[in-house]
Amino acid sequence: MTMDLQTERCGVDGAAAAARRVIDALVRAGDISGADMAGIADRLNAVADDLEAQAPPLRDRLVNMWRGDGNTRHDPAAGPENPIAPPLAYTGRPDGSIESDVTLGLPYQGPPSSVHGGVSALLLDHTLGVANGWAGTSGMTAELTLRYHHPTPLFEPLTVTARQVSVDGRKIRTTGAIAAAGRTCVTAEGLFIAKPLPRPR
Ligand SMILES: CCCCCCCCCC(=O)SCCNC(=O)CCNC(=O)[C@H](O)C(C)(C)COP(=O)(O)OP(=O)(O)OC[C@H]1O[C@@H](n2cnc3c(N)ncnc32)[C@H](O)[C@@H]1OP(=O)(O)O
Repeated sequence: MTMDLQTERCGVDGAAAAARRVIDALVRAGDISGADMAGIADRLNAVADDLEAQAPPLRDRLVNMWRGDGNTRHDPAAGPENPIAPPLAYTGRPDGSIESDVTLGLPYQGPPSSVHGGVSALLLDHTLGVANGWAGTSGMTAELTLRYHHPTPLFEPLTVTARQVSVDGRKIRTTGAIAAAGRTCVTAEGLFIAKPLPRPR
């Protein structure tokens, strides 16, 4: 079953997707392209000026970001509204786990042609959190233990998975992994404590 975070190719989702393209293209071009970077900076600053002039009060946007009780759309891992997010789109599997297929490009690079370890940690922390929501008991990350088994490749399809393993009082234990072509690159074990911060209303 597909989870309720599908990207809309309109509104802020469409603009965020365009910003993602810009980020990727900038990192790709660097200073060895023929692009007029000063002119590009002027055009991008003009876009930012327009957005900043029309932004709602911060509190209104925070309430809007946290509307409802389900998954968020603004977070930096799966949020289609957030250009920093790849973004991940999740599917629930019959065994109770969730998974997402994603291919990461140059903005997420750590070692050569490989995903930055901190990016893997971000994607796994969030995916474990979503797995908790999927299972029905959520919490705050108290501990996240990662093991990096093999470099995680850029430019190739990755599968990010997670499942809740146990709930013992307020302690929630959840595991996850990132795999490429069937090979496990990163595994994660998380301890979450059921004490979510209240959503702005
Ligand atoms: C559906 C939406 C999906 C969204 C997914 C989003 C996923 C994103 C997840 C995150 O990134 S959350 C942000 C990163 N995490 C934090 O900022 C958490 C910061 N820490 C805290 O807020 C508190 O320390 C915490 C809520 C984790 C615990 O505070 P409490 O005051 O509730 O804990 P308390 O001291 O009462 O301890 C409760 C139990 O948990 C244990 N515990 C608490 N913190 C621990 C810790 N860090 N490591 C191990 N055990 C810990 C503690 O020992 C105790 O065990 P016992 O009951 O057996 O005595």
